[in-house]
Amino acid sequence: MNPSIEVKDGISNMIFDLVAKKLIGFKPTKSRELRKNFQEFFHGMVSFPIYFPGTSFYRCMQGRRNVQKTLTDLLKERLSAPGEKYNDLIDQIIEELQSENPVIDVNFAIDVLSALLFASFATLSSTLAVGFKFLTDNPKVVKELKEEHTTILNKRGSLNSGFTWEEYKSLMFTSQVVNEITRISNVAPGIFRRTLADVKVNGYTIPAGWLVMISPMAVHLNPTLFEDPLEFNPWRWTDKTKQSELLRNYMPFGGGIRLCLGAEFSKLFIAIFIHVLVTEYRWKEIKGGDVLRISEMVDSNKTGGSPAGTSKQTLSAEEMDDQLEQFTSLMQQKFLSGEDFGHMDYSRIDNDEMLDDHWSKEANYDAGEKYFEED
Ligand code: HEM
Repeated sequence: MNPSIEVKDGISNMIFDLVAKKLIGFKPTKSRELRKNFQEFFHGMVSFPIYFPGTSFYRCMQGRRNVQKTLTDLLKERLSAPGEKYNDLIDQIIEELQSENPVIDVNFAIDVLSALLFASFATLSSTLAVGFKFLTDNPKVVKELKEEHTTILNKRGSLNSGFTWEEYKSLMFTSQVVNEITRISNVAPGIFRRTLADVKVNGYTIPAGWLVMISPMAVHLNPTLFEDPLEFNPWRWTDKTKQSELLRNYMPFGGGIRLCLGAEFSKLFIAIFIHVLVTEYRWKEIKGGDVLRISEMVDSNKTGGSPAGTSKQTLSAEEMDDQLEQFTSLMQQKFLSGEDFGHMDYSRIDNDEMLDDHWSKEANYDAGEKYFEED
């Protein structure tokens, strides 16, 4: 029987093991527990903020706390034996912390380490898993990728020489596939900005000081910007003039001054993943798996908003309060009636007796205050 693999899990292990080794020198056996905590953190990130044992938000906060603790203990341990080198980012951090005029402190170092571990693991593992699914469903794309990568293999002097920068830059079709995978996978649910001045968009005014969430998914799946947006079509990027138009609306890594720090690294990583996949492996789907989408985002009528000038342009403070109240009450109803099942596994909570013990200890404590005090 041929070996089989659960793709999402396999890719997540691969990415986390790699980044944990490079950033904090952890071996795979050690990094799995840390990964579990990151996953709890990740799952609860977009959840209703009720700090109550069993809720996604509670588990998210516990996950975050465990990650902080592991990293704090690790940094203390490594600071006490600075001579030992692991060839990881902590080596550099310790060098900086122990320099004459360090530009960072321990708290900053812990924040950076947890942010980098999270930012690289959560994004790359989902992107590659979705990419794998689209490649499997599109044999024509795999065929063209194989041709491109076999060409570079044939040009190599020695079969043992590694993937070079020149080879990477010559991979035209692969770069189109990377663009298409990142366009269609939309792993970042939102990019956040604050308006510094009143901004007019489509006839609406966003007042200065507001927090704005930009949804890359709404842009990438908008049929007026990307024809037939749900179709995985790397050839849409072939024509150079068309490509520069598409790139104006391509924002998987955000944009501007806060553009993703790992954007170029991620594109390279996906290209190397594809290189190894198509030159060294053949695979076939056994169980399959569906790509889940938030339907409202895909509906062009909803993403486009009202045309300029056809509706009231700025909400008054009372109207805003009113809308916020309606939203909060709706979310509370959903939470209380268990309709937030997308984020919560109630059967797991019901069966977990440890949560009862834990909850009785916490019962007389203001949970929010406790969390923020410890922070
Ligand atoms: C497919 C992979 C990835 C995607 C889709 C992605 C997406 C994003 C997005 C949308 C942002 C917000 C940008 C903005 O506000 O304009 C961001 C920020 C960031 N990403 Fe990534 N990312 C990926 C991989 C990585 C990797 C591998 C790293 C680490 C090496 C990383 C590190 C960061 C950091 C540090 C920021 C904050 C930048 C800042 O605020 O100045 N990302 N990423």
